Amino acid sequence: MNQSFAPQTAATATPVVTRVETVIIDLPTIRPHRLAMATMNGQTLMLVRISCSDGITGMGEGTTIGGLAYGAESPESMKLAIDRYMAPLMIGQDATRVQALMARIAKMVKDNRFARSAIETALLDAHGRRLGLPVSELLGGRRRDRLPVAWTLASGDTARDIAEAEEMLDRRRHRIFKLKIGARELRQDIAHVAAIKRALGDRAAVRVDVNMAWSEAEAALGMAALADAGCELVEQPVASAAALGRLVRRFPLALMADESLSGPESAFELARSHGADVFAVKIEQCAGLFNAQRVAAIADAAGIGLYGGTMLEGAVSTIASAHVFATFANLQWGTELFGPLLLTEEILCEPLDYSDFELTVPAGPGLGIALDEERIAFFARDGFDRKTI
Ligand SMILES: O=C(O)C[C@H]1C=CC(=O)O1
Ligand SMILES: [Mn+2]
Repeated sequence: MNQSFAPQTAATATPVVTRVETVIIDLPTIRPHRLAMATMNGQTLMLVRISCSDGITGMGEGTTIGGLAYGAESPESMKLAIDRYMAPLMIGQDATRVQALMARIAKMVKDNRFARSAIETALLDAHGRRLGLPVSELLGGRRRDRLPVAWTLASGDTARDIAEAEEMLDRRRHRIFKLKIGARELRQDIAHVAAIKRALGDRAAVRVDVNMAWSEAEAALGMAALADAGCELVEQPVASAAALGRLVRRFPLALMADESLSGPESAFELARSHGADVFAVKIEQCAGLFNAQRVAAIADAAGIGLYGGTMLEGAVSTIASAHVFATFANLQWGTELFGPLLLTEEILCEPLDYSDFELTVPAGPGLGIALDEERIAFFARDGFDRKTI
C-alpha cells in the first residue's frame, strides 16, 4: 500500500515548551487552622504557568502547610527549584510527552516532589487543553464525576468546632469531619473528640489526624480511647512507619498513613510491612499524578483502603487531585479536597461546585478551570503578567 509521509509543516510541528513562569500568592484563611505542628492564619500558593509553541498554556500549583513545618519544601523553595533548575530542562522539549519530560526532570532534580507535582499538573493541563480532553481522561478515564469531601475542624475550640460542623451539615456541604489533634495534652484531645462525636451522633463521621505528635505509648492509649469515643479512623498518630505497623489492627478503628507515604516506594514498603489500613494519597507527596495512580494500584493490590488527601491546596492542585482521584478503582474513604473553601478569596472565574457533600470534577479540557488573572495579579507577592489562559 502506498503511504505518503508529508513533511511536517509549522502547523503540525511538535509543540515545545517555550516559557515557564512562577508566582507566589498569599491568601488569608477564613479562620485560624490549628494543626499539631503549626497554626495557619493564611495559605501561600506557588503557581506555575507553562506556555507552549502552539499557543497552549497550562497551570500547576505547589502548596504546603506552615512554611517548612510540614516538609522539606517551602513555597519559596519550590519557586526557586522551578525557576533555576526545572525550567531550563523544559524549554524546547516536546510538551506532548508529559511522562518523558517528567522523567527527564526527575533525573536531574532529586526529591522536590511538590515542585515536580506542580510542573506535571501544568503539563497535563496544557496537554488536555491541546487535545480537548479533561486531565482525568488523559489519566485513563474517570470512574466518577463527584467526590465526597470531608471538612477539617481545627479552630482549637470544641464549641466552635461543633457549631461549624452543624453549619456544614445544614448546608449539606460536609458530613465527614476530620479533627486535628496532638497539640494539646492527650486527655484534653480525647475529651474534645468525644464531645464532638456525642454532639453529631450518627449524622456525621468523625476522624482524627494527629500529624505524628504522639509517642507509640501515647498512641496505644489514645487509639483505644478514640475508638471508645466513636472515632472511626486515626491518621498518622506517630512518626515512624515501624510504629504504625505495631499499632495497626490492635484497636477497633482504622489507621491511615499520611506523612509516612511519599510515593510508590514508601507505599510498597508500607504494604509489605502491613503498616496501615488506609493510604492518604496526595499528589504533591507523590511528586505528581502518575505516581498517585501507582500508589493507588499498590494499595488495591495489598487490600489497603484509599483516601484522597490534601496539602490544603488552592483550586489548581485541588482540581488536579480531583481528576486523578476520579480515576481510582477504589476510593473507600472519600476525599478531603476542601482546600479552596478554607480561603477567603476566590481565584477562579467560576467557583467550584461543592454541593450535596461532594465536589464535582470539572468536565472541560485540561483541569477544566479558569483562573481569575486579575485576582492572581492582585495577590501576587512580586507581580505577575496578566494574561487570559
Ligand atoms: O492531612 C494533613 O496532615 C494536612 C491537611 C489535610 C487536611 C487538613 O486540615 O490538613
Ligand atoms: Mn494528615
